[in-house]
Amino acid sequence: MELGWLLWGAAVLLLLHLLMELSPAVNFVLRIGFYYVLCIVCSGLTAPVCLLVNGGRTVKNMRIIKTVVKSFKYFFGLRFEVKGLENFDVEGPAIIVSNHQSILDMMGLMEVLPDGCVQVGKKELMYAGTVGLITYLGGVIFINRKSTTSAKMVMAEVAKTMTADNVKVWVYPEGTRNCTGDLLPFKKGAFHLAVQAQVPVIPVVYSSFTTFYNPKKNLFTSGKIKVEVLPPIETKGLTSDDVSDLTDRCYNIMRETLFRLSGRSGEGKDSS
Ligand SMILES: CCCCC/C=C\C/C=C\CCCCCCCC(=O)SCCNC(=O)CCNC(=O)[C@H](O)C(C)(C)COP(=O)(O)OP(=O)(O)OC[C@H]1O[C@@H](n2cnc3c(N)ncnc32)[C@H](O)[C@@H]1OP(=O)(O)O
Ligand SMILES: CCCCCCCC/C=C\CCCCCCCC(=O)OC[C@@H](O)COP(=O)(O)O
Repeated sequence: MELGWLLWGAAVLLLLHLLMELSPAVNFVLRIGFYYVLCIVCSGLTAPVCLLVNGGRTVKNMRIIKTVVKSFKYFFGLRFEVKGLENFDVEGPAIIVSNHQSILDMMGLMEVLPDGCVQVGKKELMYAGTVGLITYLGGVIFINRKSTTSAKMVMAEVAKTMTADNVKVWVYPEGTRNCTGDLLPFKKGAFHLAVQAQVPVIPVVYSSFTTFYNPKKNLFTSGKIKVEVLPPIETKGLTSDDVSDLTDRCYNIMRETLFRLSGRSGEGKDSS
């Protein structure tokens, strides 16, 4: 009887393997499906640990979440080559801005996430079952992208509390996922936040995923991601009048870095 089950299991695995070899679409769906399952199951298992260790919603839970998510890369054959981590060593709070390509970014995020850092996320994430629960417990700041007024109010509140709570805030200034190998124009929320709190902006750039991940082409293979944490950009003395310049400055530095890390050197200059 047990041998029978084993043979069935082996046959199913063999069939899946053959399907994956034969069809890129099956390969893609199975790999991305597995990522979803991993996120949902691990969130469900990690949430009680967070509650037991830290008692509720707190940024301290991010350490636990980070430990779990950092192991995901081994399942997908992803490697991260990280440079500039010392640039996170600023005294006190800061705004971290990075490019956002895919839901796979959660692996890259956790690879470099400094202690005491919360992310700004769309409020819809809160309703994503166990993933919503874990993001809530980790202290993610939820914003309503459909209401500028409400999003601005949340950000203004964060500007007031981040210094008192000594937290760093991670924002994806493109405001949505973008896997084209380029950057979308930046929204200004992160930069208003930095100026209001008078804290530095630290850009983080991930190389393009397009060589190993492209949902439109059903591509999801193993791959290497280069990550660079860039030197902090000071905002002391800046006012709301300087936000546009600050946004453009960060955009240009990050775009140039994105192209360099992705092997598109020479591009990205004079793009404002
Ligand atoms: C254990 C297993 C775990 C498994 C799971 C794995 C991990 C999960 C755990 C944790 C990780 C969670 C990580 C979550 C990441 C989620 C990522 C996202 O959801 S990205 C999407 C959401 N984020 C954003 O949108 C941020 C970027 N957007 C902005 O900053 C926007 O500006 C905005 C604040 C949202 C407002 O956007 P809107 O489109 O409505 O308006 P505009 O940007 O066009 O601005 C209009 C106008 O207002 C001015 N403005 C903007 N902000 C402010 C402000 N704060 N104060 C004052 N004024 C502001 C802006 O300048 C514009 O004016 P003007 O044109 O005159 O310049
Ligand atoms: C009871 C309800 C059950 C719902 C189940 C939902 C399942 C979702 C489960 C797993 C997905 C893992 C995602 C990890 C977190 C990803 C964060 C992220 O990358 O969000 C995207 C957001 O930045 C931008 O969104 P858009 O590009 O604008 O769109």
